Amino acid sequence: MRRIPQVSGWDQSLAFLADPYRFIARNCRQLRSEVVQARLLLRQTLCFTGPRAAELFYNESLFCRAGAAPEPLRATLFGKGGVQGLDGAAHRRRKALFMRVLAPEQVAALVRQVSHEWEHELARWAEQPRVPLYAALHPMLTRAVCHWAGVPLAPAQVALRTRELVALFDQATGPPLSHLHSRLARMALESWLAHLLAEARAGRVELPEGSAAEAVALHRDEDGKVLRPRIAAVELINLLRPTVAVSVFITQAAHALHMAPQCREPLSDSLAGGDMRYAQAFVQEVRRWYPFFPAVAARVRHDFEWQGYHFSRGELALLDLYGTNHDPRSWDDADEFRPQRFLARKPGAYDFIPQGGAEPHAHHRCPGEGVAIALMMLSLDWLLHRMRCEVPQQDLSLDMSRLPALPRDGLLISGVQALS
Ligand code: HEM
Repeated sequence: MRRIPQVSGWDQSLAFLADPYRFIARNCRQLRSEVVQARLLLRQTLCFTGPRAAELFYNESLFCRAGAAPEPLRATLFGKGGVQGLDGAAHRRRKALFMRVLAPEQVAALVRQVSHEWEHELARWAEQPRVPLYAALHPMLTRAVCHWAGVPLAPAQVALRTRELVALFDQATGPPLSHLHSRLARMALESWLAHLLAEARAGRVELPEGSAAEAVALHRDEDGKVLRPRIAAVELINLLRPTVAVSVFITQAAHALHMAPQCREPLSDSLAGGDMRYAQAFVQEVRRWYPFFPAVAARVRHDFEWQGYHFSRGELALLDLYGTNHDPRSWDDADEFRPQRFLARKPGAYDFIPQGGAEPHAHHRCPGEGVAIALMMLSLDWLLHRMRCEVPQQDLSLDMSRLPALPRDGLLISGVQALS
């Protein structure tokens, strides 16, 4: 049996945090293996990269999710008791709720709501000398997704709930004070939504019929029981938080538009002309090229062998999402931003995994890809056809040590003008 190559040094947590997107692929390349062992947060961790490793990782007879995500992420980004930590039949049952709530017609309704918000916000942006696009998207996405989900949100609450939702994905892995803020934000959001769902079940609050909030309130797990209010709140947040996080992809798409001006014309023609193939390809390339989630975590379900290596039950494993999306075995000139690559090929289930791999109904792959893609398309249409703006002098480099990685100045735009 071969020994799994070990990254040198006593603990690699600092090296991982300094370069979270490239850590796994770089070490796998140096050690010439699709899997290496690293000591992260004082735990030996298997680090997998590439399409073959992704296929292995999504084999649920070999890997499970229960207890895989580190506590600091469960207390912030994910929440405890949600779909991310379930396995087998319990997972599929809970996942069906998300697949139902995120069916194409529901996504279309969310897109309409976000479009309405773009219209509303542009008038305000036009009055400001400079608008930080990333931050400016947050309140509009919060308002849109709460309205869409059937979660009542008074105007006076928008700023607070926006800050809390953003803290879950933008501050979870930051320095201690930011992390603490993220923990407190989760507690506040869960209390708010658990109360709302409990009141709705008691008949004291009416949730809109057919809304996501109603679906979560009424959902029954395999045992036939509705979810405990706190867990129901976790699942409702699993719809609100990532929709606000699409601000990351929208900002990255706007960044790409600026950095790759040769894409402007074909993109504009595609969005205007009804042949959406180039626009689709552009959005896919943004999702492939830009860093968002570095990795996902699982645990070895029982002992097995792969490529001459032995894996033991309980070991913690990470699958490299960013590195797999940039793996030269799957992608020519992987580090070049080239939307045309997606005109010539369909993304596979294991080589293109910005939101996870395999299949969303049966596996942990993200159920929100349709939302992310549709909101990126909508926003590109607004940026190209329904408004005018400039990109003033600023630091446009991506901060690769930040999670999620963004242009350092948050992508400032100026001279915003709505086009009628
Ligand atoms: C903003 C862009 C998004 C990114 C980069 C993203 C990324 C991911 C990733 C990497 C996973 C984990 C896959 C795995 O564990 O194998 C995931 C899971 C999930 N995502 Fe997303 N996602 C995004 C948007 C969304 C949206 C818009 C929604 C819902 C409205 C959503 C809901 C979920 C849920 C509920 C899960 C857990 C699925 C499960 O465990 O079965 N995500 N996402």
